[in-house]
Amino acid sequence: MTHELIDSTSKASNDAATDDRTIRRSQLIQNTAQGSSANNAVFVEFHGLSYRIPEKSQDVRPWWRTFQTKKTKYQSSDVEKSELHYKTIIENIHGCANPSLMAIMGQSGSGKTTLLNILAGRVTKGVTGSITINGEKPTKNSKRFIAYCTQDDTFYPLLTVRESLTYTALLRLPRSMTKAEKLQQVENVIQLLHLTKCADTIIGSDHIRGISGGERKRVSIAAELLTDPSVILLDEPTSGLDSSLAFELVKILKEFTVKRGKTIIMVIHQPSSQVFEMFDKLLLMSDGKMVYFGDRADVVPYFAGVGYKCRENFNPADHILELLNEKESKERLIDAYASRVSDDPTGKQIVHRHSRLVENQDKAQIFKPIKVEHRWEATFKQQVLILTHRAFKQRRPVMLSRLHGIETIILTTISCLIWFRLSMDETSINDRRGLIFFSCIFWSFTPLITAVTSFPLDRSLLNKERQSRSYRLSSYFIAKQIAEFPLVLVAPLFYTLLVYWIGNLVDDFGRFVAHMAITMITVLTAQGFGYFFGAVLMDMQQSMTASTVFMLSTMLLAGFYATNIPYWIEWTSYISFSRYSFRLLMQNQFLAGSFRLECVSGIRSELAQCANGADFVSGEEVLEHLKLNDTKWYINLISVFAYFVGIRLLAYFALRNYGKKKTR
Ligand SMILES: Nc1ncnc2c1ncn2[C@@H]1O[C@H](COP(=O)(O)OP(=O)(O)OP(=O)(O)O)[C@@H](O)[C@H]1O
Repeated sequence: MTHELIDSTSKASNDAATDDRTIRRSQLIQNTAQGSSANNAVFVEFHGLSYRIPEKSQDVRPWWRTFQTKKTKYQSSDVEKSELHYKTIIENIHGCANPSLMAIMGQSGSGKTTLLNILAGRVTKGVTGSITINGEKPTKNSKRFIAYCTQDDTFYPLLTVRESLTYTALLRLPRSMTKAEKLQQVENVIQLLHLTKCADTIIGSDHIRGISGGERKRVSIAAELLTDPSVILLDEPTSGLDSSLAFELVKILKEFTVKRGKTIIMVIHQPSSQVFEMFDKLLLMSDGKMVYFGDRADVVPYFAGVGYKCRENFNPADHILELLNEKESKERLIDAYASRVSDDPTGKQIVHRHSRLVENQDKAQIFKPIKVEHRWEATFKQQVLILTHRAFKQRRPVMLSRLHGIETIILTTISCLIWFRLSMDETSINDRRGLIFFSCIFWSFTPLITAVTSFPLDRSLLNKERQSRSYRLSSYFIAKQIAEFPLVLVAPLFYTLLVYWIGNLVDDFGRFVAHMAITMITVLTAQGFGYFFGAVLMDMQQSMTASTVFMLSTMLLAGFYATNIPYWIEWTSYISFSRYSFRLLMQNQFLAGSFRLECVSGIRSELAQCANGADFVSGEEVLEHLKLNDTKWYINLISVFAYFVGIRLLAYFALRNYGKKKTR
């Protein structure tokens, strides 16, 4: 009796809690501000979609034979054709999604993600067939109201959940909304997706501990829901979530379709029967082919018609997947669907039948083309400010890490000790040259290596945000420069400030400022080269290797290690930016008005003035002797500036070119 009482009391309180949650969820969904540029219902139709990729030739040959192959290819186009093989990833896929919840299911490797990538416009090359959005071909602007949550979404790992969502909101929510409204929208989605607990935790990555995998998944969905898109594509949104969270998430999505008229297409693996019941439409695939498209409610009778009746009280989703994982049943189901649409192989008619079967909808409204008011929601200035703030937050802990600080302190200490108060006589020439060369090269290496990782690390995020037209590439590029400028200069400023005075370089404040300025421009030029290699190769390992080879060659050609470079290779030294910086720094020291070094008696001097018995040697003679006065100082200065500006422009165009290739 007591047990029954306790049971019924706890059931009542559970029910009350569930009701509260449901009401709260509904309120939050209603409160989610209108952020989309497209507020009318969106219909996505696709038919006859196929995707094939060229396969590598079976002919395995050493790499040098590829040159031979190219030659023969040009000789005969038949040979070329016969060598190309194609692999079909998906074939004649069709379906349509209206403001409702559509699920795409199939066994692993059946082509679900590929289909979603094509619908999101991420894959275009090798795709045939038709996709329309409200009856029109998708344009670049369509991406603004289509959100896509991929399986492995990327974020800046050092930002917290709230920070990350706030930047997205500020960049992507409409201009008409105030900042306070945008921040409120962030809080709404945080609550809606149960992220309150981890809102102030960093997102993390494979190497940095952050939020859990399930929370990460929800953050990626939150980032998309935040902008109130009209179409939401999700690749396995429930993976990594426990069954109750998965149910809750699909319920939220379903409510978005009902209350906010969103069109949701999601790939899902093994949904529970409760989740399965929430789908409106279902697209089943196997080995890249159609198995079923239609209403979810009709799938069980359809399978029974083919001879695969679902057992009573058995989850239909499990029943379907069991059949798709078995060779015989899978082939039978593919054949059955092919014969069902034998007079309509691309699925055009079936798609039209389904998409126009919408009740209570004004058809003129339905197929209304979608217009966007502004090309970008944030203005250029806002984009630069937001992105600078974000890049600074993300890069500061990396570029000003404790390890980096220790490295700078150790190197500054060693440099101060070995070049402590250099004498003002001819014996200090090599040490002075060494100090200047080391400063020039060391402060080129570090920023180069730091900058080289900058774009490759941002690659996935940049692709994703550019695909959703969050900002201009130029805003991103400028913001990156502004954010990283001060970060990269902190350590060399500290080093130069101490080593210059402790090393007893020319005691003149103007010369000191010039020395500092040239070193800083060299640092920034090296950083520019890092950006350039990163943008051209967009691969961490390749760009690291390329920049190391480049920097070592630059160092060899700068005029420190070799002064008698063979004439036929000498021209290469003009490519080395360190050549100009090194010469300019040396000229700044040795051509200072009153600069001279005492000749030391009793040593065999190589300097003519000292060898001829003079008391002092002029800085100019030292430079002539070291062969570092072969270019006028102002030519060196112009070259240093030209490199500084030129390499950044090249880096920008390389990034642009990469962006174009990605969207092609
Ligand atoms: N660019 C590509 N190059 C080679 N093979 C590819 C390419 N894209 C897709 N594939 C192959 O096509 C098939 C379908 O891949 P896809 O990722 O779409 O499957 P999926 O159904 O989403 O699988 P999963 O459920 O495991 O994520 C796989 O066998 C995959 O290896």
